[in-house]
Amino acid sequence: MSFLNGFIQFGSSFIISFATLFVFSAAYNTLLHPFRKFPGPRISAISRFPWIRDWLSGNLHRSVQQMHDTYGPIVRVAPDELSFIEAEAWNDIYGIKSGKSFIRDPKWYANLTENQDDIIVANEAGHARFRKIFSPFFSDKSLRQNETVIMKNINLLMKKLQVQMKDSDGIADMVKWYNWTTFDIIGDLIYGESFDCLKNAEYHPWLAVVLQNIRLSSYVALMERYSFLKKIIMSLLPKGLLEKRNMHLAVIREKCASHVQSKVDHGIVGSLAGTDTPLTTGELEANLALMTMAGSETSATTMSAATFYLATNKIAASKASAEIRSAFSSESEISWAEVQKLRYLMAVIKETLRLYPPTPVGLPRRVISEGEMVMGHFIPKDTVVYVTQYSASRSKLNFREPNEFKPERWLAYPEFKDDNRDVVQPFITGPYSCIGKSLAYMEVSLVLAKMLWNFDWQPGMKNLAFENQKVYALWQKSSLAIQFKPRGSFW
Ligand code: HEM
Repeated sequence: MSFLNGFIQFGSSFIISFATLFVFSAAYNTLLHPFRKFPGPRISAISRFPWIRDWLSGNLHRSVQQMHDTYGPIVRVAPDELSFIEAEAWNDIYGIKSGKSFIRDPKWYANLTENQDDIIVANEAGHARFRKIFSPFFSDKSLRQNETVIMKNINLLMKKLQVQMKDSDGIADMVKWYNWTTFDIIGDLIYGESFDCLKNAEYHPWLAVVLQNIRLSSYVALMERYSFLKKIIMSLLPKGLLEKRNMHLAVIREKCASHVQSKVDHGIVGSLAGTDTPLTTGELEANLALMTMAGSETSATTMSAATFYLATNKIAASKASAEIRSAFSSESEISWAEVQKLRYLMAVIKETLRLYPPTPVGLPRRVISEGEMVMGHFIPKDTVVYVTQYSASRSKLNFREPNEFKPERWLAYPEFKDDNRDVVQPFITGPYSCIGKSLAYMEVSLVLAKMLWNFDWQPGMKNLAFENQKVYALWQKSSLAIQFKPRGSFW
């Protein structure tokens, strides 16, 4: 009995302490916090719980968009966190002050490799060192040298799709095919060998793991924030996810080790693995693990989304296909140098990146200096700010018909003259921006050019629900079944 009484007493004191703490912190957040003047839902100003709920349910991009629609261009999405949707905020938050005043929020960015920093989570000096080492591999010169290898994979995609079409009445799940393509390309560029997903027309077991890791990273990010809840969060993890993360690392280790032994001199590994290298083995593994994921998933997302928008927009699809078919007299003329001149195709890609940015939620920056100005507002130390791409793109404050796919807005059409195009920064800006931007443009434009050259797409498919996806930092894409026919066949 005395044990029961003790237990009840302990329980009640715990609840009272917790409730008191909650009331005090809610009062502080509402009345005294430096962010009290910024608009947003009251519950989000008091507590981070709504943010956690939306983050874990994959709906954060939608809920932040609703907040901006309701409260305007600056919103308090959590007690110590502001989201912006104006172009000037990019430079203020991600520009040259990055690294000195703003860092990637360590409470959000999860370390993919245990105890080993990669370019994303490294400190300012570490980041600069990694960036210097890896930048040459993503330069225009290097990409031109690798064009044959990239094209080899894209040509294989075309061939395989032609075969598949015969067997499936022209229907193909393009999410799958594009994932395979970009993964094979990154395999060639990093490890000097393709993963052969296209050849075998199936997921390499590792790719399946990489895709699963996206979901895992959202849980790991929560663990970084609430380390005292680590055990509970771990127990909520979908079964087997952690083992898969370990497998991801094991494959990278095995790939690096086998390259060192065989002294293969192509691919990034060929240049950087071994004894005479500016990186430790751990640093190399961590960065390659990151790039394998960052360099394949995001480009595949862009290809899938562009395909979705073209398949559901008859006029845009026929303009894009007419442009390509009149620019070349044979498929072999299609090259990176030439596709960059296709204005409509480039506008299609930009419009896709606007409506379906591969990193849709805010990439948070924590203030480490005594405070900084963002859009004329003082942002104190240890608070978090970001631009939310999905909300910025879909706001009426920035675009006419924000939810409509209109490549014409990138081509100086007068009806879109007031669009705020500078707010669209899918690769972000500044010293921490995407290292693979040119590679991404190259892959996406060549793939789309060849798809439009080789196939007639069933026009105006209306029943595709591809926009309605969940986001766990990156999009959790469902399948995308598109019907094609070899060029010149009739529907
Ligand atoms: C459409 C495709 C892509 C998009 C939209 C994209 C977007 C981004 C964004 C928004 C960031 C900043 C992340 C942050 O600060 O949290 C980033 C960083 C990065 N991306 Fe990409 N990316 C794409 C393709 C690629 C490709 C093909 C690679 C090749 C490996 C790549 C490698 C990286 C790396 C290594 C970083 C870290 C750069 C640094 O910290 O200096 N990305 N990317």
